[in-house]
Amino acid sequence: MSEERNEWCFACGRHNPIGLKLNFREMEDRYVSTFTAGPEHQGYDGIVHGGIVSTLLDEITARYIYAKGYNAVTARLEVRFRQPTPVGQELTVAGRVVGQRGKLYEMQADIRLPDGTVTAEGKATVMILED
Ligand SMILES: CCCCCCCC(=O)SCCNC(=O)CCNC(=O)[C@H](O)C(C)(C)COP(=O)(O)OP(=O)(O)OC[C@H]1O[C@@H](n2cnc3c(N)ncnc32)[C@H](O)[C@@H]1OP(=O)(O)O
Repeated sequence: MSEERNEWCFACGRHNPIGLKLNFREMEDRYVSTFTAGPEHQGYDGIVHGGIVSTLLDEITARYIYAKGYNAVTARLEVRFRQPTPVGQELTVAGRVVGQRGKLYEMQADIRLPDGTVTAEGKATVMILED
């Protein structure tokens, strides 16, 4: 997975003109990003499409392991859509490792509104690929 080609990642790539262009920071044991969705990301009026919500949760978990220096892919992702995620508000997306067995990392993630309300939660299994 070349670094240059990864710059086309829909969620984080710098070269992808229609991508989300997420930035990340590590805060203690959590990997964090912020994102404000626009109308181009919605499904129902004013509500972020569930696929974009899932993308945010997918990215924050798998990319955390990638950022640690591994080639990692999402092997499983379960999303709990707790309430509609609104367009036009800054969303904080955070992921953390909750377990590890060999090449498999168990991860949890959530999306929060500025007031701390959780709109969606994810449970992911991320697998490290051999070089
Ligand atoms: C900078 C860019 C950052 C981008 C981040 C993007 C994140 C993503 O979205 S990645 C894209 C989405 N994900 C994918 O495309 C992955 C597609 N799937 C695959 O490639 C494979 O199924 C893969 C690699 C996950 C597993 O391959 P597989 O051949 O099953 O693995 P394998 O080595 O045989 O299995 C190892 C063990 O893990 C277990 N395992 C495999 N998948 C899972 C799973 N989902 N949950 C639990 N255990 C699993 C297997 O059962 C096996 O255990 P055992 O030895 O007991 O049988």
